[in-house]
Amino acid sequence: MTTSTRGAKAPAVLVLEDGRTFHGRAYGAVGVTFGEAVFSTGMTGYQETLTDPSYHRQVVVMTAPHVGNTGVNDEDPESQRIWVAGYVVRDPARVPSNWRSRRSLDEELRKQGVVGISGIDTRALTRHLRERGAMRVGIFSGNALPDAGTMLAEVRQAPEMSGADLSAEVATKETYVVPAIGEKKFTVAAVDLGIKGMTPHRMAERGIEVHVLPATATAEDVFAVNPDGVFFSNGPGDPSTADGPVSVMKAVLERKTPLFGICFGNQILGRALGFGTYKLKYGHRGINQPVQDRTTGKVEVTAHNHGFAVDAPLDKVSDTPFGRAEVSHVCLNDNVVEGLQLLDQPAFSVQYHPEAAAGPHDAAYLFDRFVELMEGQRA
Ligand SMILES: NC(=O)CC[C@H](N)C(=O)O
Repeated sequence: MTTSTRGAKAPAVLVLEDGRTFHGRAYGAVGVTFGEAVFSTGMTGYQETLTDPSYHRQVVVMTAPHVGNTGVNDEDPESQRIWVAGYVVRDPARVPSNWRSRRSLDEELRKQGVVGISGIDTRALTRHLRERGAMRVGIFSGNALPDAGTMLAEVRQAPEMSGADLSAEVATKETYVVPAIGEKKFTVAAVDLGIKGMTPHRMAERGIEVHVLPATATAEDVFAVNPDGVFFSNGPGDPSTADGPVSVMKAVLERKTPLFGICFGNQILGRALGFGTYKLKYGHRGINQPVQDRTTGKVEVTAHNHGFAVDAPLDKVSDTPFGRAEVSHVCLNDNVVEGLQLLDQPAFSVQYHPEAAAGPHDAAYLFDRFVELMEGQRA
């Protein structure tokens, strides 16, 4: 029997900070939530999106019109909980169907208290965000909603993403170890700024024992692991606030320990090298973004989730306090810096997600590059 509950759902309203409003139905928990409205162009992988800690304080709009079709399983989450502040879908699946599915997405959102909205024109909303830029948003659902002026005033009081320092809110409080799969070849200290579960797994698959350290780890904590390599993870918030991790990274660069960074880690490497970071108009989110590896000329289709970017020159080698550096990867949609590499020591980073959870595996070679750097250091 199909259990269509759509008709029974409470009314819901999505209010953008510029006053544009969309009316729909509650999806997931009924209540009120605020965050930065961003859109994701991923056609699949909603569980990985919802549980990616980098989405902390963001309300995610799915451009894919049908969401929830494969339900929710216990294998795909990237962390212990859903991190998005709110969820916006056009047409939720009425009947999830997949051999791994344990419950519906609507149920999971309700269980975790995540307020969402469905039945709105997500295409119009996405176009609006693309034209006007990412902005604050509120979702209000229930049978007794505040008046329009009150809702808008509340949205405008919500905190902005610029200037937000969020890593410590999502990262582990205690160090933990992800063992190497098979023979252990290397030890890596991974600074957790909001790490996704697949990242240490991709390293473990390559014989790396990963010590995941809290976001507040000092350089001494990192070196205490006696690492062959150091990794800086993805994470939420504005990289211009990450002074702590930037100084730890400088200490790692000083020692010339092989270094790899993903996403927030790329922005931190950028800052450690003396480049600035800036907020993109509406960011890159999804699993279908074209990136060129300028070191090989190859184009890869990649997974992204970033709202900020590094401001580094594309067409010249830069002199930095740690030697020469260059932009190794660039996004072919908009020429945004997608990777950095040092030419005089073993350090590199990418702005996108080679761990590919969800996403295509085109960029898996970057974990092999990290291994090669660590091998090179030993030789
Ligand atoms: N996934 C990430 O690490 C995102 C980094 C940063 N919070 C940004 O939005 O650009």
